[in-house]
Amino acid sequence: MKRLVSAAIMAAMDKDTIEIFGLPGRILMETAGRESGRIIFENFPLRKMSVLVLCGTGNNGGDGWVAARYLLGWNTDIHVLLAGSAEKLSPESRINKSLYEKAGGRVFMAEDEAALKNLEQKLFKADLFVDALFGIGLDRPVQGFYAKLMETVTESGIPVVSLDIPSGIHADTGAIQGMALKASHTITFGFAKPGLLLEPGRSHSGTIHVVDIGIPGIISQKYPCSLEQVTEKWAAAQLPERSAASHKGHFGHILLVGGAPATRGAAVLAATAALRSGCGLISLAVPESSLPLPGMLPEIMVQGLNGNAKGFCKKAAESLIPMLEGKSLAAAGPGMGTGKTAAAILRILLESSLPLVLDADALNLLALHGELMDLLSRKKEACVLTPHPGEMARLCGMSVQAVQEDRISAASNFALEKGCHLLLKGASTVAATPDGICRIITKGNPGMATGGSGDVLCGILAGLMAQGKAADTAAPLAAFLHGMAADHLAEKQGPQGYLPSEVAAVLPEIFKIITTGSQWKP
Ligand SMILES: NC(=O)C1=CN([C@@H]2O[C@H](COP(=O)(O)OP(=O)(O)OC[C@H]3O[C@@H](n4cnc5c(N)ncnc54)[C@H](O)[C@@H]3O)[C@@H](O)[C@H]2O)[C@H](O)CC1
Ligand SMILES: [K+]
Repeated sequence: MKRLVSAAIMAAMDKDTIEIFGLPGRILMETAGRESGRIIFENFPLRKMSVLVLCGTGNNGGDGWVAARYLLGWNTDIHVLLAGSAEKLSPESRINKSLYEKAGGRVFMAEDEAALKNLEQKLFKADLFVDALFGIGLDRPVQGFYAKLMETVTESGIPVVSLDIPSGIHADTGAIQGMALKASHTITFGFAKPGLLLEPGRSHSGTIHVVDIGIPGIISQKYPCSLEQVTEKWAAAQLPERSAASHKGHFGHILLVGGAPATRGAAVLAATAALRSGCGLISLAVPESSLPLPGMLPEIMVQGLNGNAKGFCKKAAESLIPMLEGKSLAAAGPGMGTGKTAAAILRILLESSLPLVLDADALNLLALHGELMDLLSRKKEACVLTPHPGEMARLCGMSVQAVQEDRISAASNFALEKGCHLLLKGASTVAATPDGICRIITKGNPGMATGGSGDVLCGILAGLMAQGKAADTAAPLAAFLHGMAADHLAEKQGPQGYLPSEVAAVLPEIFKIITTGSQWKP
């Protein structure tokens, strides 16, 4: 896993490093700026380019002055625009502005739109902008003069490299605060911030370079690590072991409930994905009115319960009870329907001693019935919910927009409050645990936005838990494998049009790539 740090904790680490550990802030800034200059120098043909560094008045700007001084020293054609009043310069910025000028650096000043207008001709001769306007100190939406400046930068189409975070992007949520610059590279200090991995922040950040600026372990470890990015190295180490002497009994038996007639394929997709993930056995419980199931694998055992054209009915719930026997866990929801009997079935599963994976209609039933939500909160065994933003909105009683504006808080608050695990699907899936840990999965692509994709993820997750993976590992691992498989197909076949069933089918190849070292890189 790669540690991620919120703006507040990064600022606290910065402060402790200076005040407790005794490393002066100027040294941190000198390191941040020099490393930024080096990375820019290594990634752009600066001999043929003119560079304009846009410095705000805070310490993000300070990093910009230092980077400019080094680039100047490496014979780059460089200017700096101080955007804002010189009176407002932070102490470290003021020092570094004067060092840059002493080294012969050229400065433009603008603190209002009129001054900006007069400079436009000069400014926009640049071939590259370095964005040192705002970093983790951004605390309100960008407007006025800064908005005009950023709008002009964006309209110029000139490439941007952002220091610490693209200006205008919220460090913790990735939301755009008023407006934001779009960078081809972001050079971030200390630790990556979650806002660089969450949309729209992720697509504004470009290639992310994490720079060690000397925050010592004794300071960073003072703060509990609650935010991480899932890495392929971590995933490889988590894959279920399969010893030579193993047999199917070692890899669990899943009970999967769903598949109402109009959506019976969902249950088949989930069951297929569970088998492709390596579970030992899977028993599918569907309404008898859904039989025969399309595309059924002979490996899937299936039981028809009382059902009608809409889904489960009559004695289906009570006839499910004997099927709980001997199972490792139950997964419910894919095409399950939200009728009265489906609710009764979910109640039985929540009251059972089986760990659960709840997806799709099972989540809608939780949102519809408060007493089922109470059963979820009281359940002792692991429960993993896998909502997309719409289902999350219904579960939390929020708007989809509010969920998407702060995905980590939405997922983490629900998981903490209900004592469950939660995978909030979407670009950069968030895996939240009931003890406050959040992992971000950046694998995956828009080609996954198609019916059936969630059913496959549900199956992969159930398959991993059936093999004994604990929920706090199985959830991020399932999302990682699912996204990696989809990326593999997008790379081999094209960015869209591949099918969720094909994502399940390519899982064995993904296991091979991960365990034998990736020959394939997107
Ligand atoms: N993380 C580290 O270890 C280091 C970080 N450094 C750099 O310092 C910035 C954070 O600097 P700070 O002075 O706190 O704030 P910013 O420079 O990000 O913001 C400047 C200033 O702007 C004001 N402001 C906030 N929002 C707005 C707005 N919408 N419009 C106008 N003005 C706004 C606010 O008062 C801010 O203070 C960090 O990102 C790193 O780049 C250290 O230099 C190196 C170590
Ligand atoms: K910035």
